[in-house]
Amino acid sequence: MSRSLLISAPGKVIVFGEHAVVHYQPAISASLSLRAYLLIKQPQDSYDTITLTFPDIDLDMTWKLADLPIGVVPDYGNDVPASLDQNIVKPLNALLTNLAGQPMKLKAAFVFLYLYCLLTKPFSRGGLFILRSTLPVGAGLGSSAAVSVSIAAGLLVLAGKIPQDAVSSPDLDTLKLINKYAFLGEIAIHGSPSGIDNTVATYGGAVKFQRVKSGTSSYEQIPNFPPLRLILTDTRIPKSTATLVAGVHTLIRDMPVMGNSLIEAIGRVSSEAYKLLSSPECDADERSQQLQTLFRINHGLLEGLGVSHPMLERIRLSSVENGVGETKLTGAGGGGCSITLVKPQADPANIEAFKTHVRDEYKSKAFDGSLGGPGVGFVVQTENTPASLFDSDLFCSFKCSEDIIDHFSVNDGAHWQYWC
Ligand SMILES: Nc1ncnc2c1ncn2[C@@H]1O[C@H](COP(=O)(O)OP(=O)(O)O)[C@@H](O)[C@H]1O
Ligand SMILES: C[C@@](O)(CCOP(=O)(O)O)CC(=O)O
Repeated sequence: MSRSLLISAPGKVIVFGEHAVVHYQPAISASLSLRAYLLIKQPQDSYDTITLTFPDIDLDMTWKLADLPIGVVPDYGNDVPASLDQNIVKPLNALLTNLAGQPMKLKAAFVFLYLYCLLTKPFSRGGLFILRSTLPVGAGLGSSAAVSVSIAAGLLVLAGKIPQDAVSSPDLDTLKLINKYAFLGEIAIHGSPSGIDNTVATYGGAVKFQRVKSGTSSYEQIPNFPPLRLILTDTRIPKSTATLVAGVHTLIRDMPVMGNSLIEAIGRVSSEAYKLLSSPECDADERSQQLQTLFRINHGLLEGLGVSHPMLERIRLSSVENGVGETKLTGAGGGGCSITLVKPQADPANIEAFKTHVRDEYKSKAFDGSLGGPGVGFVVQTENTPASLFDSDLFCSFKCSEDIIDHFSVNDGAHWQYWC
């Protein structure tokens, strides 16, 4: 008998406050309907290898458990380490030297194996781990956090640190644990992330998030988050979050008055937006108008920080010229994605013209996305779950994200369970 488990976590859209959130300012982010999915197959009898099949990034590798630095770290008990443990990092880097020069594969394999070594015990079983995602990779929509949360949750279940069946009532402790381990995954990918992406991917919904200087962070769900009509545009221009975040650090170091003023102003934009987005009594027209203004200001401040890109500027101009609404970059910038807040009165023909323009002229992909869906969830294989959900060949065979979306929209129904 083999054990099969499917885990999924969403991407995110930072609506206000990226970059400033790294510097302890508040930010607002919401989960996105696009998600990552991790299928775990673990045979009951002894299985002494780990196979990672990540078709989206063309990674397919197997390691012997005996070659992994398992059991080299002290037992942290119920504590979760706040930073990466060099006892694991060094031997893992040595093991992965054949992936040097392929940063996407290296980071994905590193995050998985790091969390596996941290969480698993000597003499644990290995397994087959297949990861698929409907999120564009490295485009500012939190693909890495969706992956880190899915991996952390799956490995915590396998390690027996969270009960598979504890779903009947909200279980904030489980979510907290997943979020902490996923943050380690984000550290492995980005160096010094704020933690906003993994928090949204874990808890779902819409959150106000703020880092606290003591090393922790606070987050608050925004219960009445209104439906916002957003057009997401993927420039398909690759960016590096770590490099862009480092650039902002450099600006603050070299021109502290200017840098800090911009960061603080972005924090104020997020606070204003929070008031508008969390008050049910707020007049819808007035809210819509003010949010347009805040989008414009937030993007202008990010441009001032040096994290925009000429293509993002072109897309922004096109949305304004077509009367669709204001556009801001989302995520780290430097390429990646933008979000356009569609005005309620925008003419549908103009919206289509905007989408066509960015596709034909700028080779960018504009699409609608809904915000505020559930966080991390899972399906355990039982006789009542459709076998197709756990079919590894089928799971690997999907050619594009649309195929994955179709598969899950037909098959998942009531089978998904959430820890919140
Ligand atoms: N579908 C996927 N399969 C495997 N790894 C993935 C996938 N999507 C994202 N990743 C991992 O996340 C990293 C992208 O992180 P990042 O640059 O922060 O992008 P984003 O802004 O989308 O979070 C990739 O280098 C890879 O390691
Ligand atoms: C720029 C930043 O605020 C968001 C980065 O988002 P992404 O990696 O582009 O999805 C960094 C962070 O919060 O860690």
